[in-house]
Amino acid sequence: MLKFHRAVLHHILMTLKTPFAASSGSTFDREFIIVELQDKDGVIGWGECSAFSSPWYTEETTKTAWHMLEDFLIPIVFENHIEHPENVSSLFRTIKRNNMAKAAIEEAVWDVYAKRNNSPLASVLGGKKRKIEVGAAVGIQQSEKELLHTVERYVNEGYKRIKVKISPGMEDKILSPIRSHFPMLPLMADANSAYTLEDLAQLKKLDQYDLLMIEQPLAADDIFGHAVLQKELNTPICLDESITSYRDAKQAIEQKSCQIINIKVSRVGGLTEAKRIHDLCKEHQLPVWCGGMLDSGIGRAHNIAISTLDHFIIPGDTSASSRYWVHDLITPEVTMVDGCIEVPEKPGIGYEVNREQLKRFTLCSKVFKNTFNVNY
Ligand SMILES: O=C(O)CCC(=O)C1=CC=C[C@@H](O)[C@@H]1C(=O)O
Ligand SMILES: [Mg+2]
Repeated sequence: MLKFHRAVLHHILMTLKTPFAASSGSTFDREFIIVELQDKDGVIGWGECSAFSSPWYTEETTKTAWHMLEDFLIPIVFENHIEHPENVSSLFRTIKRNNMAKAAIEEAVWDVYAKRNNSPLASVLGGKKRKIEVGAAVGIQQSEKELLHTVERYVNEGYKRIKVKISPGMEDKILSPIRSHFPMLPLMADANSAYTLEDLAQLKKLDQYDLLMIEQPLAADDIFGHAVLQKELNTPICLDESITSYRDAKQAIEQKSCQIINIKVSRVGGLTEAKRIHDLCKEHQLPVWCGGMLDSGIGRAHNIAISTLDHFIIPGDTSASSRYWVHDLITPEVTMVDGCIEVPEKPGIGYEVNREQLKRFTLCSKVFKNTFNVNY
């Protein structure tokens, strides 16, 4: 039985090495909420809230997530005796959506649980892989030269596949030079919902680039539109923003809206739901991979753990810490060799949180003590 005694929310700000540009805007500085959760015996677990500063990717923001955590989610976790981390999401069922806030605290519960069992998080989730294959995501670049240079750098570093951001009207400018310079490169494009079915002719032209997939071409709530589009394209559609739950994944599979799903722990509300979606996709032989959220080391550690499940068969976006950060929050930092990240063997997330770095990045933090009838 898990009983939590104390929680700390850390509002942190980290500056990306280089800005990351997508069809809907650029990220320079990355705000996070880090959740630190302590049980009655002093075991500490960590989770990361991936919501951005503004609601461009999902409706959540750092501020809304803080409100959810402080006023609803922490009290629920304090109030209840939790038998297993798999039960946390059902405790949250009276709170609509707000998946990134939910995921942050659910991750911390999983970390405590794994540490109490003296096991790596990957193992308690059922993962068997000792290392995971990874790719790199490349934002929209200023020039063709910069684009090719960036792609070449990540290819040379060993990343197993490259994902590029595209936006309407820019497809050929971005994809054509990459294809001519790297004809065999496993390449995919992410549109972050920038297209509509009116752009069908433009989207059909993507087939010439032999992409592994086109990620989230249409609106997040358009599962039906993606089914219409998939019938017209040879390129497999991968859904990202559209999949916020097991039910969304089931619908997308039934409607044939996609051939691949990008599972992001934060977007689906936590590790338990991520695992359920993984299992469903495995049952339907629909490949999955683990997406990234420009994560700090804590989010990265959770992504590594979930990626050890056997049906994560496409290299994910979980790159090395140094891809985005001069200094990460964790020790050791995440490193990549020959396109692979070794899964840590220590209990829980398997990395130590570097308190000094955490303090350096902290804008403010708030401590919550459990005052709900605690008899221990
Ligand atoms: O963390 C990474 O390396 C992946 C970055 C990435 O592609 C994304 C992060 C966050 C929002 C989007 O821009 C995007 C995505 O849609 O997958
Ligand atoms: Mg995406």
